[in-house]
Amino acid sequence: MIDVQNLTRTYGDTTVVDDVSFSVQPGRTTGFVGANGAGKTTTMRMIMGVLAPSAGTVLWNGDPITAEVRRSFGYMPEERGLYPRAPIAEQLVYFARLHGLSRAQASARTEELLSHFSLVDRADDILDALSLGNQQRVQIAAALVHEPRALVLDEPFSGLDPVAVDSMVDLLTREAAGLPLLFSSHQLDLVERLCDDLVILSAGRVVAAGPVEDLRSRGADRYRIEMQGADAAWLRDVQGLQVLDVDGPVALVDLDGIDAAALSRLVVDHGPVVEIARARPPLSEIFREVTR
Ligand SMILES: Nc1ncnc2c1ncn2[C@@H]1O[C@H](COP(=O)(O)OP(=O)(O)OP(=O)(O)O)[C@@H](O)[C@H]1O
Repeated sequence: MIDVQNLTRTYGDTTVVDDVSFSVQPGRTTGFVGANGAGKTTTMRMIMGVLAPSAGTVLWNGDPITAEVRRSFGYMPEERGLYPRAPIAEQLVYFARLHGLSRAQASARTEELLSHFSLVDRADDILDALSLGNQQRVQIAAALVHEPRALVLDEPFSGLDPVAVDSMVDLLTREAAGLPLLFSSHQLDLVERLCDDLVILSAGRVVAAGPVEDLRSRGADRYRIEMQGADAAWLRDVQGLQVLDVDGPVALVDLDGIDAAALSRLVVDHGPVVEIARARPPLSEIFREVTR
């Protein structure tokens, strides 16, 4: 488990990461989100030891993290880390060898990863000759090639088309099973799909953190009601309900006094019903609320 404890980074008088604490647990995917400049990259660099914190520490399984542990991590830095003019397979083998794999293991692993991304026939091409999406795939392959103990990925999905995203998600789900995985992203739909836990950063501070399910279920008790054929506008006259929206037979309401059982009875008594269902806010809404 990676424990980030009270990490702070200042540049001159400006604090860009301010007392940030969270943990990344094994077998759980943790999404790291925040507006541009919130401090995600700076935090990840401090986790990886490429930037010294002004204060705070990082622990690995309860002990202060060492350079050796960090070397065993798979890291995809924001500035990426591969050589633009070198053939991709050669680079992957080289990185695997740097991490102690034998030549045979390094070649087998490289082939496996290139094959996952359908890049086997590009193995001898230089990185720069590939499309941006394919370059991104090779960057991820480089972070995975040595079978890391944990993954820290700075925007691994940026610039990928939906098919490439799916293939990356597949690979990460398989390769990161059982590992702590932290990744930053601006694509909240993707974060929602992939993450177990979430850390939301705003102006250098953690403004919300925890299991995605918990974050989505906190706040208002919201329901979606669909009447059969009939207009749902009558709900506006019900005491103890806040009606957020009515669109013909469909209404979105927050409970504001009455409980869910009472609402169900009222709705069923009023006429034929298609659905009464809990409506949890999407991540994008939570994000907007906590970063406001
Ligand atoms: N070397 C530096 N000197 C001064 N300020 C810096 C330096 N590096 C980063 N910053 C500032 O720190 C803040 C946080 O930047 P950081 O790159 O960590 O944010 P981010 O959340 O990763 O943003 P993005 O989503 O745009 O990548 C920004 O305001 C940035 O300008």
